[in-house]
Amino acid sequence: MFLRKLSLINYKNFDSKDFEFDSKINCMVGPNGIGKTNVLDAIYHLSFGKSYFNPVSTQNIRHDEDFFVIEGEFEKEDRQEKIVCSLKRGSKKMIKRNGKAYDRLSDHIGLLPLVIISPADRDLIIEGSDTRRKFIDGVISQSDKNYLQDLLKYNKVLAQRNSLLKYFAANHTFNKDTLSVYNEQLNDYGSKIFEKRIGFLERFIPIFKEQYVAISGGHEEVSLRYESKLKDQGLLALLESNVEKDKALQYTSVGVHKDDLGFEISGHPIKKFGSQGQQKSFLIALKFAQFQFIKMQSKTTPVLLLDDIFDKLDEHRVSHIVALVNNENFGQIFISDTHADRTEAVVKQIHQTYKLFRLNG
Ligand SMILES: Nc1ncnc2c1ncn2[C@@H]1O[C@H](COP(=O)(O)OP(=O)(O)OP(=O)(O)O)[C@@H](O)[C@H]1O
Repeated sequence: MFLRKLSLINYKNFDSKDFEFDSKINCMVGPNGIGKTNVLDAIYHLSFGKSYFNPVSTQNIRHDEDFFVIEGEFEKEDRQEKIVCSLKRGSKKMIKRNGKAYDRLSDHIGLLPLVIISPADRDLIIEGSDTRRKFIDGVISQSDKNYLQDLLKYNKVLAQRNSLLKYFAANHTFNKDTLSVYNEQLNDYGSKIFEKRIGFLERFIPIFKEQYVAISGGHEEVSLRYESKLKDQGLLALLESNVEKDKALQYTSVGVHKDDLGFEISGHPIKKFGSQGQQKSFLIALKFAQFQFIKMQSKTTPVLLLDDIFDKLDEHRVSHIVALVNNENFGQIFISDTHADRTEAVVKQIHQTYKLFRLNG
């Protein structure tokens, strides 16, 4: 699968811009703030119906304009897929596939698999557990629609249970039976989510470790661990044994919404003990593993977006990444970098066709 054409109107800093891409490698080069990442984000939009960088969708409309339109023409298994993603201030975002609008944006997820690697991924290491849950949920959801539905239902029941706990506290009352109804529903959805996360990580972790060895040259020991209280006890029992705590806190303190991933290097948290280059290698390995996993599951080679990935990596690691991209049967790749020469030197080592786009205001 590859993106042949992209056309932007009023998207972030672009008023009107058209691209015709190479089916293999495309490099966006130019000075800071010129819009290289914005092009990659527009491509991300076509896959996921949202920005990777700015969750406030209206902020992706060019300043002082009223709407944006992103149009992409993909080639997928000898078929053309024309995707149009548009947003007008005051209206709902719309995604059309070959002229037909989706009823639900979530129906579009998975059609055009894509993996992005960007400096913003650092949030996975430094931010709270919700960013890491979003990561695993995102990978599983791209190939399992039921998982996404269970997750949406779980979150809805969770919000209802939390409102009930607040209601109890505000009215100095308590009703065990009403709470039990929510406990059972949370248990139904939560147990399925837990089992799927376990199954996913059993397959994902070895792929991740393999990728890290390939990038780092094999000198460091890293680990990725699924942390969940459900490993010790079923969710229903957990919810019941934490009722008093939940009443006091006025929210649900146990469940799959508290799961986390532990990232370690040589047995210590990478957040505290990893160098910047090691942290970056860890994140790239995570994303390459995501790429391999999605490719295996969806039988389609995802588009790969590499946003500014060469900074902070020594030349060995850069050449290991190049070797990986050469060997692992990657598909279409987009690279953004401030240094045209560095990018071109790297890209020339990958024996594929490429196009270089110099953005310059
Ligand atoms: N809604 C918007 N309207 C107009 N301009 C915007 C909007 N959102 C972002 N921008 C502009 O986009 C530019 C940033 O673009 P981008 O992040 O793609 O830069 P870049 O070329 O990747 O830079 P760097 O090399 O620093 O990473 C900034 O100048 C910013 O002001």
